[in-house]
Amino acid sequence: MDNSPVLAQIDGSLPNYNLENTPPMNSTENRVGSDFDSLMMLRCIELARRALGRTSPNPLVGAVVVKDGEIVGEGFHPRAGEPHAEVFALRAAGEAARGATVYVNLEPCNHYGRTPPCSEGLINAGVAKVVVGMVDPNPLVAGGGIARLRAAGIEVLVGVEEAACQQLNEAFVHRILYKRPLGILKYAMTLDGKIATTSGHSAWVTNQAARSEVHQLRAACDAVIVGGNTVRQDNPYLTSHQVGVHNPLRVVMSRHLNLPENARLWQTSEAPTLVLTEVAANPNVQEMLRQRGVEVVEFTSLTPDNVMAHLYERGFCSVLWECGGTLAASAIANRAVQKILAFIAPKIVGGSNAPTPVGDLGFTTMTEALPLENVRWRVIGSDCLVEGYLKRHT
Ligand SMILES: Nc1nc(O)c(N)c(N[C@@H]2O[C@H](COP(=O)(O)O)[C@@H](O)[C@H]2O)n1
Ligand SMILES: [Zn+2]
Repeated sequence: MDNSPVLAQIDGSLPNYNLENTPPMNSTENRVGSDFDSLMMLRCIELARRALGRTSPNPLVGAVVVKDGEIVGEGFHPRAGEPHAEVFALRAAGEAARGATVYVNLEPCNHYGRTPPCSEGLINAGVAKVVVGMVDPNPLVAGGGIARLRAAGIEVLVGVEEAACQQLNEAFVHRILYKRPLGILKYAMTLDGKIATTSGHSAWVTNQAARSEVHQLRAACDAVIVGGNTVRQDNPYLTSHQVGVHNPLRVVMSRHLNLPENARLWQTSEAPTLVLTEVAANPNVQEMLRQRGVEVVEFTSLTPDNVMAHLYERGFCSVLWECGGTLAASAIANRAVQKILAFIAPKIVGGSNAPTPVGDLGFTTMTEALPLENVRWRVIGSDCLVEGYLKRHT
């Protein structure tokens, strides 16, 4: 999915924008930088998105080198352990980087991690100016990269298209700040709030366009979680359904391992599957799963927060909860969910016992309802997507 409002499909060629002398926008929004700066930052985001779903625990980063108003080098960070975006862009620019302006959606790093500091690389390349989308919240960077560049006499502009840059790396930022992956609860319901009929039939609540959006969402996430009930009822694939596109780790939470012998999730050639259970649960099923290439991990206590802690340790930034209402309620109560994506189909299915997206939270008054903030909605085909963030509840 490419949300860039300005730039069309990437074809690998360098676009020829020569608007560098455009003055800064004089708007009431306190926009940072010129139209050209914005255009280049959106290009960085576009490049960064080429590695969608593949960079964790690292962020999505793209970089562009501009000389005399022309792009002379571009790059993006492909995965953790590989060079950073700035390095690829400087390599592509070669000698043209001397005296150039480098655009990057995240502050250049200033530490020796898996790779050497990009601040030093930019200084050694002789660049004149660096335009940064947002400060890196990683305590190993946190303004240090910007300070190092300025100390070397390089002009640094910070905050161009900052909202778009923050949005791109919201999961990375959440991971750094809270030492947990960002939890996203996604569900599809009818206009009367049902995720299936009374018999449990749910194929399909929404139309193809909304389902394709979910496939793209999976491609951007590190893991997708369901409970045993979803495996038994829906027998899902939980893949991105696109050849050559990233698939998340498919995670099943099941305390007692009363799972079917045959399920699409046990076919691991296309995407890996991890089953999380409690110590000593159903050894025969554990054996059956392992023989099929499914990883099984036993927890002393299988709670959503323990699961998120485990996925954090595995280096994950984003986890998609695609579970039924009971597990969704437990994940919300456990603060394992921060973001909600509710697909709403304009149809009525009725049924007083038909399942709903979120089970019992123990609330008895409407004043206890959990409000969402930064709420947005858009129409996707014939359905509607409402998204927002749960306020950090105590
Ligand atoms: N500015 C920038 N560009 C990139 O391409 C990046 N990957 C990062 N990442 C920052 O550096 C940390 C990872 O460092 P190593 O890959 O281990 O060397 C990551 O946590 C970010 O803070 N930054
Ligand atoms: Zn770096």
